[in-house]
Formats: sequence, structure tokens, C-alpha cells
Amino acid sequence: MALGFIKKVFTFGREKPAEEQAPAEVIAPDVPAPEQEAPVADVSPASELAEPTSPPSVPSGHLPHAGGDRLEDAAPVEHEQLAEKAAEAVVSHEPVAPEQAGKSEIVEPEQAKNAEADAVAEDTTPEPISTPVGEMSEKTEGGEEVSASSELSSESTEAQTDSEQSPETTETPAAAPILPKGFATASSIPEPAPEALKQKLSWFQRLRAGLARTSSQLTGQIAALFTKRKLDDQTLQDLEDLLIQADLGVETAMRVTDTLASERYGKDVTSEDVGRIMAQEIAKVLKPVAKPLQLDLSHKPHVILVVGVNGTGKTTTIGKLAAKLSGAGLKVMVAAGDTFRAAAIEQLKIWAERTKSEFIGTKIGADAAGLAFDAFQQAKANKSDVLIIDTAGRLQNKAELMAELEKIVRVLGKLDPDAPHTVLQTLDATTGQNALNQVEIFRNVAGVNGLIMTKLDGTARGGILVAISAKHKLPVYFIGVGEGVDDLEPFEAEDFANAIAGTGAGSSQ
Ligand SMILES: Nc1nc2c(ncn2[C@@H]2O[C@H](COP(=O)(O)OP(=O)(O)OP(=O)(O)O)[C@@H](O)[C@H]2O)c(=O)[nH]1
Repeated sequence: MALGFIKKVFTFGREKPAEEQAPAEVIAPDVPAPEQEAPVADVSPASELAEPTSPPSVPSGHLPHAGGDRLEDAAPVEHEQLAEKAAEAVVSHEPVAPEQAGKSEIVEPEQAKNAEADAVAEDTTPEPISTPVGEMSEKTEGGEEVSASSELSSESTEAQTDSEQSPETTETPAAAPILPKGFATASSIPEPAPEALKQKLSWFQRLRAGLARTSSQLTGQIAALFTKRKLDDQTLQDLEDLLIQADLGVETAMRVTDTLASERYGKDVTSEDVGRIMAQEIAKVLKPVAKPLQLDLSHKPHVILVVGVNGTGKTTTIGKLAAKLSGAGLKVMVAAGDTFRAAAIEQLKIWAERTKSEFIGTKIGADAAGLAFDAFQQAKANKSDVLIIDTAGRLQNKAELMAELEKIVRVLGKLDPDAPHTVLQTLDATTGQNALNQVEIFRNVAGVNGLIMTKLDGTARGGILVAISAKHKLPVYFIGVGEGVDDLEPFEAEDFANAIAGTGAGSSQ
């Protein structure tokens, strides 16, 4: 097995010719004054970090998704072309100052592959990275490559100014951080944010609106089915068919019809009866999988690998997770393991800036497993609490790309036998049945052990999550209900069940 061990470090901001670029870059957020060399998390005041409900200067809003090079278009044979784009991809990255570069071991990706065994055995500790404020400012003020950069630049600059004006605190908070809702450690129960109840209804309304397609279709059909008809074998069969068409899966469909039959066989049935039983049976399937994401912070870093098909929301979800975690005072590093798309690297870098997370990336076309290796080493050296690794989107039927994912997992496992500690798969709620197959394959290849369903605010077909839960019983940690930084909610079984069945009003009421 080959590893890429990439140690050269970038800062960024001014344009440089590609040949002067190092393969990996690390950007520390909220960097101190130029003479300071403190690791990034130490720069943010403890008081600011300990306030999960008002993460400083994390703007909500949208990041455009630069769709361009979708992975299904970038077949493996195109890798050479992609590699040729490397210079283009890194041209906006400013290389590290010579004295910094001198501190870092520079290993090109190809050499790194050969040096895999040595690298693991040596357990080399990379130098901590710091980025002078001026260089970060230049980047944020000048960011013209990506429209989102310029949109965010003033906010980033504001954030920096806030941070500079705040009292200087370089101590890591002594007490264990209060984790945001939806996360847990073995020893902590997450505290609900004070305004959680207030926000609950609005996100439930968005969830309900997103699932309206599923629920209104279902409730309409159910109402039509039971108009002036008693519950008999035929109506039960018809109901079962409707539930299966709504992607709920055979198992759940049968649970619903069995329960309904046991209560109302031979009697009149209202659509309210069916809705209530449906919500109840769906909730029974979902409750066991609605779990907080367990973080083992003794790992330092707890590694979260994010996988999934193209465009399912991996990068966006990483940004949202990073915001929650860094807002709770954890030191977070995000790694741009999607080495196929320059836009994906750029997108993650922007999320890192927004969320005050450390960023590590490499050039387009580089070995993703090498980047994962490098990211782990860097996160460990910097004592990051959590490392979140993005991966290139891939269709589950592309064998070579799935093999690359396998390699990333293997490489991380060499560094820490338990890593990646969490393998999160994002599922696009608008997908329907294909999501079942996606989970099956990504689970086998990458050891997926948790799910996040995104885009439940759109025209979602969320029924499939019920079928997936019944079959795979994988924890569902969060759901995405929008493109904004706060639009990630812990998964609530009853709310989800009610939204599908068109019943209830969310657990906040
Ligand atoms: N409405 C809505 N849009 C979302 C949500 N999550 C992500 N998106 C959007 O979906 C698009 C794709 O998201 P990405 O995060 O780039 O997806 P990805 O899986 O990283 O994509 P690839 O890099 O191509 O694999 C973007 O336009 C996001 O803004 C969500 O919960 N709701």
C-alpha cells in the first residue's frame, strides 16, 4: 500500500507560479500577529470559544457550489488531465516563507508513496504551522478567484478584527468543552443551546416543507383509499403498496399495515388513524438510530472521514460540523481530501475560514490518501481535537474510485488502528431508492458507521431514510435543512416520522 507523506506547507494570498508551490498547504485560522507562533486554537479567547450559542463571526448564508467537474465526468483515465490542472489549481496559493519552508520536510507525492512504511514507522512530528496575519488579510481582501471568497472576505476580516480586539488568551480551556447538540463523548451529555426550543419549530417547519412531497402525496392517497371503505385485505394491500412507493421499505410498510389491521380490521378507518399509526411505526424504526455523534476526544484527533456520492453535501456538511465543533471550543482541522476538484478545495478552505478551523489541502490530482496521512500527522502535532476529512464524491459503481477510498481508510488505520473513528456518509434526500444502494456499497468499502441526510429542506424524498434505517441500523446523526452554516440539526426520530406521516407539530410542542 502506498502512502503520500507531504510535508511542505503553504500559506496563501499572493499569486505564485505553480512550480514554486508545495503540494500541501495548512492554513491556521485566526492567526496571531506575525511574531507570534502559537497554534491556532490558542489564539481564540476561551470565553469566545466556550459560547456555543453564538459562534463568533460565523456568517450564515450560502456557499455557491461550483459544480463544474463532477466526478462522474472525471473518469480515472482523466487523472492525467487533472494533474495537468495542478498548476492552475494552486496558482493562487502563496508558498510559505522561506524560513518556514525550511522547517518543513518536503516530500513530493510520488516520493511519499514510496516512503510510506518509513513514514509510519518514524512517526514524524511535523512543525506547528502559523500564518502571519498580513498574509491572511491579503487573501481575504484580494479573494477574486471564487465569488464566495469575496462575499466572505469582509466577514472574515471582521472576524479577525473582533478577535484582535478581544483580550488575549492563549490557554486551552481547562474544563471539557460543552459539546453542541447532536454530539456526545463517553463522559458528557450535550447541553441544549438556550434558544434551541425557539429554533426548533422553524427547522421542523423546514423539514416538514421538505418532506411535503412525500407526506402530501401519501396522505392524499391514503384519504382516497379509505373513503367509505372498511379495512379489509384489499385496502391493506393497497396501503402497503402506497407505503412502498413512498420509499419506506417493505418492512416498515408491513409494520404499519399489521398494526392497522390489529386495531381496525373490518372497521371504518380515517386517514388520521393511518397517519397516527404510520408516524408511530416509523418512529419505532428511527428511534434506535437517532443518536448523537460520539466523539472520543482522547484520540486527538478524533478523525471523521466524510464520504458519499457527488453533490450529496459532504463539503457543506463538513463546514456545518466544523462550525458546531469549533463554536463549542474544540480545535478542528479540516482536510481537503477531494483532490479532484479545485472548486471543492477552495470551497472547503472558505468553510475553514468561516468556522475558524485549521485547513490542510494539497494540489489537484494529488494522492488523497497521502493528504489524509499528512492531515492526521498535522492534526496530531497541533493537538487538534477533531480532524474532518473531505473526500471526492464518487459514484458507488466506480471501482477504481472506491479503491481509492479504501486506501484512505487503510492509511488512517496505520496511523491509529481505530481511525477513522467516524465514517460519515452524506445522503441526498432528493435521491430516493438509489440511496439504499449507496449505503450498502460505501459501508462495505469505507466502513460507514454513521449517516447524515442532507437537503431535507428541498423537495425531499425522505422515506428512504426509514428503509435504510430498517435495513442497516446505522446511526443517523444529523439532517441538513439548508445551505447555511446553522442548517444542520440533530436527527430526531419522532419529528422525522411526523413530518413524513403529516402528523404532529414537532417535538417542541
Ligand atoms: N438545500 C440544501 N442544499 C444543500 C444542503 N447541503 C448541501 N447543499 C447544497 O448541495 C450542493 C452540493 O453540496 P456539496 O457540499 O458541494 O456536496 P459534495 O458532496 O461535497 O459535492 P462533491 O464535491 O461534488 O462530491 C451545494 O450547492 C450545497 O450548497 C442542504 O442541507 N440543503
